[in-house]
Amino acid sequence: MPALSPTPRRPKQASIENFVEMSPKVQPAAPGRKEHPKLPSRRQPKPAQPTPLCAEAVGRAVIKDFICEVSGQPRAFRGSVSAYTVKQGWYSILYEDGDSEDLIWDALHPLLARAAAAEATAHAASSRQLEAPAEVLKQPRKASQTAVAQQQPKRGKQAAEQPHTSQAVVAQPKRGKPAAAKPSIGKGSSQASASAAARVAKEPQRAGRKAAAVGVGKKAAAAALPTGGAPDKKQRKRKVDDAAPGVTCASGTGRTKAEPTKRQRKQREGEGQGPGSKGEKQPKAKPPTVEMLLPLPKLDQHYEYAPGREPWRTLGAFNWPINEEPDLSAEAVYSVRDVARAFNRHFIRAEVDEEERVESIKREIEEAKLNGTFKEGTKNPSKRPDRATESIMLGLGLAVRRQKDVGHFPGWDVGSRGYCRAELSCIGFHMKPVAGIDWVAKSKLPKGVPPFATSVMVSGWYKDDADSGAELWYTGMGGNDLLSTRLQYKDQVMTGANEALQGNIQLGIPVRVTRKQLDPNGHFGCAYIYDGLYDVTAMRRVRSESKTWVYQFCLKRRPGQAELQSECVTWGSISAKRTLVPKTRQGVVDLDISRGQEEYPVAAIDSTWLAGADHQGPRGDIPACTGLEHIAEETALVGNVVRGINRERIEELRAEAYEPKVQYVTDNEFVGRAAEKAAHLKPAALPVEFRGDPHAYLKQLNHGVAYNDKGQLFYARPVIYECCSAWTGCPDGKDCTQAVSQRATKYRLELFRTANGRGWGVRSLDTIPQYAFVCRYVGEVYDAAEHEHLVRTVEEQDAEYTFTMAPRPDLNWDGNVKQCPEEPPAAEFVVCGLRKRNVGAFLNHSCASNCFVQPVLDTHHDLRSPNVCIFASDNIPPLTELTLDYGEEYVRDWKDGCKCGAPDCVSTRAAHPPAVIAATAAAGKTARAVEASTAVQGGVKEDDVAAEEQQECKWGGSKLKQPSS
Ligand SMILES: C[S@@+](CC[C@H](N)C(=O)[O-])C[C@H]1O[C@@H](n2cnc3c(N)ncnc32)[C@H](O)[C@@H]1O
Repeated sequence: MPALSPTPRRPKQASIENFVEMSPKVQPAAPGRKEHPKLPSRRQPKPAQPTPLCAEAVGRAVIKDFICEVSGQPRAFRGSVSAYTVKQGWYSILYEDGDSEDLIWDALHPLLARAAAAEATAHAASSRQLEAPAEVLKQPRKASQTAVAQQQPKRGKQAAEQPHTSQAVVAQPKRGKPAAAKPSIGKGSSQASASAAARVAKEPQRAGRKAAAVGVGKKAAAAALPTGGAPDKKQRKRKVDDAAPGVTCASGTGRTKAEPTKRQRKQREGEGQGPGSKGEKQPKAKPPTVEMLLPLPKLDQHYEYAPGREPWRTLGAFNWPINEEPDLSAEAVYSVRDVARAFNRHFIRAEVDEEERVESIKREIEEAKLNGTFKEGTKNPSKRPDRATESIMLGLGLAVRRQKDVGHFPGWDVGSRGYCRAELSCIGFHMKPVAGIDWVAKSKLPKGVPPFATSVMVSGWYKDDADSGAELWYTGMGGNDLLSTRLQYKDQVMTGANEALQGNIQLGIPVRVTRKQLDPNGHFGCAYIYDGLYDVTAMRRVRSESKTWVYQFCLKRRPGQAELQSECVTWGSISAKRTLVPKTRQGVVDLDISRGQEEYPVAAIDSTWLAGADHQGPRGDIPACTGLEHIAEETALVGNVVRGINRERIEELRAEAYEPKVQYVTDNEFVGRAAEKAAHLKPAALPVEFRGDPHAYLKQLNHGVAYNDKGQLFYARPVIYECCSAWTGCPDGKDCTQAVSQRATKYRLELFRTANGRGWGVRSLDTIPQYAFVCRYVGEVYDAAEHEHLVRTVEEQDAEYTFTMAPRPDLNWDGNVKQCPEEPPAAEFVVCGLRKRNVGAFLNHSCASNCFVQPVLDTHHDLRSPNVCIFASDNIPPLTELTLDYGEEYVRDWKDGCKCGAPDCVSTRAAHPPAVIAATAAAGKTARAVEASTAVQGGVKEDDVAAEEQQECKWGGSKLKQPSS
C-alpha cells in the first residue's frame, strides 16, 4: 500500500537548553599536507641542527617555488611560519593559498632569507627615492623601527592601551578647501631597511650574510645590532623615543601641526632639521602605545558645488545615494532577494562543478606521479564555489553592480544576513569579496572630497579589534597575516581603506557594520549579519599585539535602530556587551506537539500574552494536537531556561478541559474511497537494464540528478522520483542522498503564536539553506471528489487544511516556468490536515513566501498522488516564519484579507506591480525568471514582465488559473 507506516522516532533530549547555544565551533578544513621528498619522516626526532630562531620564527614570511598545476611552470608562493613544534624542531608553514607544510630549520632558512631579501629589495627600491638606507639606520627614528626594536627578545610587555596620552598628528585643512589629511605615519623606506636589519639582529650568526643579502650595509646591521645581538637598554629607549611619528605637540594641548610632506621631510633632513637628522633633539616622552589621532577636522565647509550644505547632504547633491533610513520597499526587498536566490541556486551547482574540477586535477597529479612526469612542488588545487558563482553571476549580468550605496542598503534591514561574502558582493552590499572594508575611492568623487568607507565586516579575525557590541575599535587594513597567525606583521599605512575611514570621520558619514557569526548551516559555516549604521567617531594608532603599528577607528552604533533580535545568536568572535533583545521564546505551552514522533521535538510557544495581544487566531485555541497533561512535569524540567511560561493561560485551558481533537501524525493515512484506490496505484519498479545502477534510472526519470550531497534540490521540478530501497534495493536505505524527503527534518521547527491573528505559525531555530527539505505536509488522504462532498455537507469540515496531491503543472523538467501551462487533469487525491496533521499544516500563507511545495514520489510511481513536500526557497535565518504561497486567488477570498505583512501583500496592493509578479513566484521561479527580474540595477525588463505574467501560475491546491494582468 502506498501509505507509509508511521515510524516513531526517538525524541532528542532537553530541547530548550539546546536552543541558546546553537552554534558549534566551526573547524576549519584541515589543509592538506605537502609531500616533501627531501624531508625525513615526521617520526624521526628533529632538529639535527639546533636553530637560534625557534619560536621566534613564527609569524615570519617565507617564499617558495611550486610548480603551478595549470601552466606547469614554477611559481613563487608566499606564506608564513604558523607554528613551531619544540619537541621535533618542525616549523609549520601556511601558504597564501591555504596549503601548508612542515619544514625543518635547514629547509626553512633559505625560504625565510628569500622572503626577507624580497621585502628588503622592495623597500630598498622605494628608499632610493628618499634617502640612503645606511644613513637612516644610523639614526633610526620611525615608528616601525621602534616596532621592530620592540620585538627584540626579553622586552617587557607593552601596555595594551593608553588612550588620550597621544600625540595629535593631523593635517589641518585650510579653510575653504577640503583637507588632504594624510598623516604619513606609515613605514618609510628607512624604516623598512631598518626592520630588515633588526630582523637580521635576531640571527646573530647570520647577521652579516643576511645584511648583505638584503642590501643593508654592515654599519646598518651594526646599528640594529650593536653588541652581541640585542640592543642595550639605552639604545632601545632611544629608538622608542624616536618612534613618535610625524610632528608632535604636547599631549593634551590640542595643538596640532601638519605632517610634513615627503619632499619637506627630505628637505628638512638635508638641512639637519628632520627628526632623523643628526642634529635632531630627541624627545624624552614616554613611548606611546596608543596615539589618539584626534580631533580630526570635520569637513563642514562648503564645497563649491553646494555651498552652505552639510557634507552629508553635499554628497547627495552629486546624486550619490545616501540612505539615512532603511528602504524596505517591495522593489528593494525583492530585487535583493532575487539576486540572493539566483546566487544560491548557482552556488549549489558550482559546488558540484568545483568538486569535479578539483578531483580531475588531483587525478592528473596522481597519474603524473605514477608515470614519473610529476613536477616537484605541484600544489593541490582548492575549491572555490563562491568565487565560481560570483563569476557566473557577473557573466550573466545578475550581480548588482551599481554605484555604491552610502548609509543603509536598500532592501537590507538590520538583521539581514548573507551566507558568504561573494553573495554580499553580488547583491552590491559589500562589493569587496575579500577586504573587510568597502569604500568609495577618491577617483570616484568630486575633487576635494576625501574617500570614505561604506561598509565594514567585523569578522573577529583582527586580534587587535576591541569590541563591546555597540562600540568597537575597528582595526584598519593592511599588514595582517590573515592566512596563519592573524597577527600584524608590519605597520599599517594611511592609504586606501584606512584613509577612507578617516574620510568618514571628516565627512560625518556612517558605515554599515556587518558581523560574522558562526552558523553551521551557512555555506562556509558562518553568516554575515547586518548590524546597522555606525558613526566613525575617532581614530588612533596603537601597537598591535605583535608590536607593529595599526590604525584603529572608533565605530559607534547609531541610536534608534532596530536591535538584532535573536536568542539564537551567540556572538562568535566578540564578547558583545550590548543586550540582544530576546526574540520571544517565552510562553511555552507545549514542549513537543509531536509526542516524540519527530526527530526533534516541536514546541509550541505563545508569547502574545506578554504583549497583551489577542489570543484569538482563526481557531482561538491552543494548537491542535496539544495535550496539556504533561506540561506540569515538563515545565519543571526546563526550569529557568524557559522564562515566563504562561501559567495563567495553561490554567485557563486546563479549566476549559480542552480535549485535543487533532492527532499528530508523521505520514499520510489513506481513508475512505482513497484507501480503496490506493490499492491500484502504479507500483514503482526498476527496469532490468538499470539493475545494479538504480540511481541512473532516477537520473533518467528526473531529467538529471535531483539532490546534491547535502540534500538540497538543484531546482524544483514537476515531480521528483526519490530512491526507495523497497524497489531500488539501494543499500543506503533512507540515508541515500536521493531519499531526502523520507528522512526526518534536520531543522528544529517550532510553532509560535502569531501576534496579528493568523493563529499559529512555524519557524525554525536553525538556518535553513535554500532548496533544503523542511518537512512534508501530511494528514488524511481523501479521494478529491469525496472530500469536496464532505466540505459541502459536513458542518465542521472545511478546506482550510487541504492540499491537492499532483505534479506541478507550472514547471518544465529543466526547472523553468512553462510558457503556456496546460490545464492539469482534475486532481484525484487531497491531503486533509483537519483531524490528523504534522507541523507542515501550520505553515501560513505569505505573498512573499520563503518555502514552496515540491511533489515527490518514492514508494510508488503514480502521478496522481505524489507526497506534498515543503522546501526552502531562500536561505532562511533562524526564528523567521516559514511561509507558503497558497495562491493569490485563494487568499483573495479571505474575509479578513491576507495579513502576511509582505511589502507588497495582495491585500494592500491595488494592482499587480510587475516587480512583484516577477518576485512572488516562489521557488518554482526559474533561472530565466530570476534572471529576468534581477537584470542589472535590480530592475525588471518590461517585456520580461509581460512574459512573467503569462507564465505566472500558482501551485496552491487545484486552483490553477492564469493571473489577470
Ligand atoms: C493551513 S492553516 C495555517 C495554520 C493556522 N494559522 C493555524 O493556526 O492552525 C491556514 C489558515 O491560517 C490562517 N492564515 C494563514 N495565513 C494567513 C495570512 N497570511 N493572513 C491571514 N490568515 C492567515 C487562515 O485562517 C488560514 O485559513
